[in-house]
Amino acid sequence: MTEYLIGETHRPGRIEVVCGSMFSGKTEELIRRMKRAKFAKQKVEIFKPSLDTRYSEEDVVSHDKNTIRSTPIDSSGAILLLASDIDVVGIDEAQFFDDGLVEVCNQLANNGVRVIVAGLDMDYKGIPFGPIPALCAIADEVTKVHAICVKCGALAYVSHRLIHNDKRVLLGEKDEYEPLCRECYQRSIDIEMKAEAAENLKL
Ligand SMILES: Nc1ncnc2c1ncn2[C@@H]1O[C@H](COP(=O)(O)OP(=O)(O)O)[C@@H](O)[C@H]1O
Ligand SMILES: Cc1cn([C@H]2C[C@H](O)[C@@H](COP(=O)(O)O)O2)c(=O)[nH]c1=O
Ligand SMILES: [Zn+2]
Repeated sequence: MTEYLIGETHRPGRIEVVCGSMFSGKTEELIRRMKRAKFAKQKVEIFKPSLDTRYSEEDVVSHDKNTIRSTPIDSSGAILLLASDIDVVGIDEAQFFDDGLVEVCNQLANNGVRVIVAGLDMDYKGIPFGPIPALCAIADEVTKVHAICVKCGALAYVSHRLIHNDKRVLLGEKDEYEPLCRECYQRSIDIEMKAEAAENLKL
């Protein structure tokens, strides 16, 4: 991994993306990298979308309850205003931000800031989520992390939604989502579609 080669200090600006399904360890990896930067006496600031109130209004909190202080913001433009004089900018739940986040990260990196972005690569339908695909394209380093498929123990690739709701943005945890591998996801979707078809025939 690059961090072992170049150390924590005197880096040029760069964009690192940590992406994957829910429960894959994105937030823990973001917290780990931010804490290491703090040990290296870097000035750090973490941002999250203010709509993400799942565990805490203010903090970034992982599923295992590791936490780090953050600044909730409504739009990506606020990052440029709030991150002047910062060495390392962390952004969690980046899939919920507007597409302007891509240019914001580019500008920060061009100005010498290390930007670490964590977010869902895909929504519950398996469709690339918000600004994450574009961020992967312009990133200096992309780390894809994986949860364990709760049905078969293989590496999960997507977050399967367990409740009937078509909204793209729906905050949730284990009651609402489960990480599944490709095979188990296809099987689950198949079963759901057949059940829906049978339900429609009854009506
Ligand atoms: N099916 C699973 N596969 C892997 N980790 C899981 C699973 N279910 C719960 N976890 C827990 O979730 C933690 C990762 O949490 P977190 O970093 O918040 O993930 P993410 O931000 O990607 O949703 C793991 O360290 C593990 O303890
Ligand atoms: C798949 C999917 C997820 N969400 C929500 C559910 C959670 O509140 C967050 C993801 O959090 P995590 O740190 O990655 O576990 O996103 C959503 O709104 N829409 C979806 O399709
Ligand atoms: Zn599986």
